[in-house]
This record gives sequence, structure tokens and C-alpha cells, in this order.
Amino acid sequence: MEPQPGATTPPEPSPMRVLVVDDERNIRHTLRICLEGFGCVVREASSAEAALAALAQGPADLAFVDLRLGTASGLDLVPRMLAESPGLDIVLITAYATFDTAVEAVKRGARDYLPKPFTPAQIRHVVDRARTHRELSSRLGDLEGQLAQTVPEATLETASPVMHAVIGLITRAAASDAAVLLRGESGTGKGVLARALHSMSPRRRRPFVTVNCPTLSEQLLASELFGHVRGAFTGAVRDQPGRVEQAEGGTLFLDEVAEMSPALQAQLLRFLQEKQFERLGEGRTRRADVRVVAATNRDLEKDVAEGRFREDLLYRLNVVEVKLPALRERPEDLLALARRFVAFFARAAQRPPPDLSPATERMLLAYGWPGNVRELRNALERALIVWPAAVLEPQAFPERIAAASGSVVMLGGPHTLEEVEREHILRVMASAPSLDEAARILGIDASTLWRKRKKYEASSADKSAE
Ligand SMILES: Nc1ncnc2c1ncn2[C@@H]1O[C@H](COP(=O)(O)OP(=O)(O)OP(=O)(O)O)[C@@H](O)[C@H]1O
Repeated sequence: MEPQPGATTPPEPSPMRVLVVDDERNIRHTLRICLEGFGCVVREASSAEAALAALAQGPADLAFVDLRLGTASGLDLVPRMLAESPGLDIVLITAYATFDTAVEAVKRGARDYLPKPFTPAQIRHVVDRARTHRELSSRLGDLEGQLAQTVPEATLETASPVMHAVIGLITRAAASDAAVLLRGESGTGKGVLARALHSMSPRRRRPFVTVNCPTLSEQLLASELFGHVRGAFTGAVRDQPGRVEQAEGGTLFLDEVAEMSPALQAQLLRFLQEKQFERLGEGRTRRADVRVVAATNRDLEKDVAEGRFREDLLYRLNVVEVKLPALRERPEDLLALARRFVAFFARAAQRPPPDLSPATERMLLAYGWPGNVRELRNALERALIVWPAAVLEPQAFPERIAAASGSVVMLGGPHTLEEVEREHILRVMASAPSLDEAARILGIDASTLWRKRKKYEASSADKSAE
């Protein structure tokens, strides 16, 4: 059937961009003809330097690289090409095929290995696989974008002198490889800062891997960190690398590091000292280049004094120690953070962001926020759900928060009947879709409700002006 005018068809995928790196003209030529036959856009390079120059000029999706490039080795070229173009699929081609070279190529980041002579079917297979890989990566990018829409972006902007000093310290620490210990109450943003540190560090293009220590049993935590081999324990059905290996070249974030058994503390200490570890159940010693950032909300000196935490491990972990202030210790940031969360959750709910009433601002500043930024975020998320009006009033918040500033009327509290009536009417009006509906719920005439509302609005204006 002919497509209907105006009908939308899915966009054609853009052609695969392929770079052929070989010092032999004939091979380049044969590969070009074959690849162009599969719809690829092909560029050629006859040396390692020409390959790097080609990548600097424009990205490629896939590269065929000869193992012997004149005097240079294609193996050495692999990491240099990946440094230039991290998402590139590299396939090494060579007549000198040996198993060891194949393993070495993959270790250095090549995706595959193709012995000469190769057939067009083999080339097609490589191109198809690279295309699938590209599609998956782009889908992953989309999903990451969507995820970023569902979690408010963390901000390092601050008007608080204490927080300013913290961010300065993190920024300086980012440049080095020193272990960093982030201390602070739960919800102060230790995880957020650990990630910020990683993204400011030279390791930012490598993985950031989190291990949440208290959520796992001792054995599972050991295996999570260092991996295991098949049969190491019941349920270990295959070899499994740990988070330390996943974080190779990057940063390992150990959240709540105080919650580790003595045996595991010893293994972690050895890893910090020597960068060496073993997978559970394996004799072979492995190495990993990983920067460790740890966090705790506990008094580790007390844990050391009471024999629960190794002193030598504490000194290894806190080469740089950063103490995050509680939210109540940085009041300068509170309203700005609150407004960011309001804007974020309003956008997610597709409504205009409500303002904070003066009473709400006073209440937010008066409350102690024991759950810190996490509690503030959750309180605002909830407020936007329960309070559809254009101005957020204290009543949109849980009673424990509202009660702190004494600004909210609670049933059974020290209030006059008139105060309770006003409060009840305002809450019903905020959640009802119309004035008529609010009047129906309250069991009074719409005109009576209208008069009462006028009176309350006048008294709110007087209070705000106070
Ligand atoms: N600067 C910030 N900007 C925006 N959101 C923040 C900021 N700091 C913390 N948050 C939010 O607060 C919540 C808690 O942050 P995070 O998990 O980093 O705290 P934590 O100190 O590691 O807590 P815990 O000790 O409980 O693991 C998260 O939802 C995070 O997004």
C-alpha cells in the first residue's frame, strides 16, 4: 500500500560511520567496497596517527584496525582511539591470529577480533552487531535523560558559608586520588557530594559505583565488593566480578562504611593499602585502580574506641575528611532548595509552580529537619500532591513540621473555635475543585462560604503585612 499523504513513518536510522585503519591499500579498498555495500559511510586511515586525526575530525561508530600498522601496533592504538572516542566499537583484524592477542585486544577495550582472510558475511555480522550496540546505547541515553526528569537535579549552589567551605574542599580533593570520608547526618547529601566529587575528578569518564554496606549480609557484601567464583557459596552458580572491578579506573562509593564486619574491614584495609584483592573462593590475587570515597553518619571515633571499627582503616579512609552540615545549620540555603523542589515537582505534575506563603516560609525555617535535605524534598513532593492551590500554606505539610512553628491549627490544640473553623474551611477549599463543591462538603450555602472566604483573605493579608 502507498503511504498516505502526511502519514508519519519512523525515521531511517542514520548510516553507520566506519573507520578502516590499515596500512595496506588493498585491504582498505576491499573493506570499503564491502562496507559501502552494507550502507555504511566509510573513511580510511593508513596509520595510527591518521586514525587518531580522523577521529578528532569527526566521530565514528565502528573501526576496523589492523594489528600490524607498519612499525606501530594496532593493540597500542586501541586505548588511544577509545580515549578520543569512548563509545567506539573497535574490531582488530590480522593475519597473525593468536588467542593471546585476541584476549589482549579485548582487555584493552576492543570489542572483537577478526582473523584474515575474512568473508563479507563476517563483516556484515560485525556491522549488524555494532548497529545493535549503538541503538542500545542511544536507548540507554534516552532512559538516563528520562530518569533525570524524575529525580531533581542536585545543586552545588550555596549561600551558606559552611557549605561553601565543604564544596571548596571537595573541589580540591577531586583533583587527587586520596581517599575521602564524607561525614554527616542522614539525608545531608553525602551521596550527592560523592557523585559530584567523581564528576569533577580526572576519573569522571570512568564508572561511579555505589555499594550500600548495611543492606547486605557479611558474605553477600564481601561478594558484592570483591566478587566470587563459581561454587564459592551456595547460590554462586557462576564467576562474578565485584563492584571493585566494575569501578576500574573510576570511583567506588562505600555508603555507611561503619556497618562492616571485622573480617571485611581487614579486606578493605588491604585493598586500600595495596590495591589488591581476591574474589571470594579464588586463590588468584587481582589488582584494581579505584578511588575510594566512603560515607558515614556514625561517630567512627566512638566505634574505634569501643572496638567496633579498625583504627587503621579509619585513617586510611579519612585522608581527606569532609563534614557536611545538617540542613538546620545552613538556613541560608533552605528556601532556595525548597523552591527548587517545588519547581521540579510542579513541572513533573504539569502545573505552574506554587509560591510559598510567608507563613510557610516561616514554618520551613523554624522546623529542625532531622531528615535533612531528603526530608525537605519529600515534604515538598507531598505538599504538591495534597495542596492544589497556587500558594502553598503550612497546612500542606505534615503536622510535625507545621507544629514546630506553632503556626498551624490542630484538632484538640489550644485554638478558638473560630480558628479551627477557618482552618477547616481553607483546607476544604484548597482540595475541592470548585467553591460550590467546597460548600457542599462543608454543608453550607455557597454565598455563606464566599463571605467567609473574603473575611479570611482579608485577615491573611493583615497577617502577612505584620
Ligand atoms: N544539594 C542538593 N541538591 C538537591 N538535592 C539534594 C542535595 N543534597 C541532597 N539532595 C537530595 O537529598 C536526598 C538525600 O541525599 P543523599 O542520599 O546524598 O544523602 P546522604 O547524606 O547520602 O543520606 P544517607 O546517609 O541517608 O545515605 C536525595 O534525594 C538527594 O537528591
